[in-house]
Amino acid sequence: MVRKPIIGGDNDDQHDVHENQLSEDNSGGLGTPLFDEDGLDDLRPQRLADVVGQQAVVERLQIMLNAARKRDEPLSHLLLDGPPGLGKTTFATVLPRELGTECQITSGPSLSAPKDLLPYLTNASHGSVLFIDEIHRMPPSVEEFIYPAMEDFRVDITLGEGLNARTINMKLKRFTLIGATTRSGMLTAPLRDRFINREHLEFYTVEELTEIVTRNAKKLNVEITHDAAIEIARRSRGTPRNSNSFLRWTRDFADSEADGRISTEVAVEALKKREIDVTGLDRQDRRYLETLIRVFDGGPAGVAALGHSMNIPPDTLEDEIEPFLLRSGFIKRTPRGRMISLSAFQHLGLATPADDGTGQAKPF
Ligand SMILES: Nc1ncnc2c1ncn2[C@@H]1O[C@H](COP(=O)(O)OP(=O)(O)OP(=O)(O)O)[C@@H](O)[C@H]1O
Ligand SMILES: [Mg+2]
Repeated sequence: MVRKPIIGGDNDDQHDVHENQLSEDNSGGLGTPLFDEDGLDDLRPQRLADVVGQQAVVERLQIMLNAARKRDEPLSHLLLDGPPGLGKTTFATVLPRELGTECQITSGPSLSAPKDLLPYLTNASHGSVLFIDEIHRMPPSVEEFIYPAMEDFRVDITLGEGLNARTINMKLKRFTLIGATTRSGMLTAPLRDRFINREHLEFYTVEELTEIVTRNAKKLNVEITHDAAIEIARRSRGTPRNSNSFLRWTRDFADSEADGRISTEVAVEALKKREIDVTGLDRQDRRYLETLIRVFDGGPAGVAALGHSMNIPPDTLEDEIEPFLLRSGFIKRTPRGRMISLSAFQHLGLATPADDGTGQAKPF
């Protein structure tokens, strides 16, 4: 498998690449995947101009970049939040590339104590980017350690113990912290407030995903019709990562089962084989809806109880499954828990409770 550093590459020799980014194990040694789940990173946009959609965010980032360049100053700290696969890592890595600065990458769960963060802070050069993925998972001790680093570009280090303990104050270079989170609600207010810029990434439209599929089919050197690109986009649940993964699968399917070209028919068949339905729900999503209907009589049900029934951590349900179901109107969030909506019954081909008078969902 070809492994590339997330920054750097053929046309990037003018940029420094910090050694933390060069990895053999796809984690920078720090537990953060630098590549997409399929191990290839060659579909990730390299420049802001290559990014499709998120127009308002792109425009604001462009303004920040222009201003930073004009004043020859580092970017202000930036927080990116939004559901998985919408481009947080993409934006976080495009920005240093645009500025031609170094980028170090780590993630909240791998920073268990201030000493884990310290090398990143002391290594950070003027204007460089420190990207902390899953920043909501930093423990409180690390969070407190990072406050003065973000605000005053200094850290307080305690040396020795007990009576001999003394605190030294260390100055840092002016760096830019980019934090990414799927759960901005879990960030403490003091941490959130220290990010001057905050951007929320939204799900993509079918048109935007069609554009991503079309561009990436070119990169993968596979022929695809416009209608086939739309079919893939429609099933991508508003998420470019899904589009990329479906495109790769459809290409495999086309090579194995057809003549290598992706027609509408090939795309539809390929995704059917992968058990993705017309609205993009996969097996897991349908299981969620069915559990809510059959085990909890349509709700309200708490996410912990749902997770328990499905044997999936509640965090995963909240981050990866529920956002799209909520957005599609298949479920509702109420103060008492999750509720199924009528459209979910219709989608799954189940009789609605009102239909048979028993109040229970029943297959047709
Ligand atoms: N705006 C975009 N235009 C084109 N492709 C995109 C865009 N956003 C994301 N992608 C594609 O989707 C893939 C997933 O995006 P990315 O890794 O940036 O998501 P993420 O928000 O960091 O997800 P996670 O929360 O799981 O870390 C990227 O490799 C890239 O190929
Ligand atoms: Mg990411």
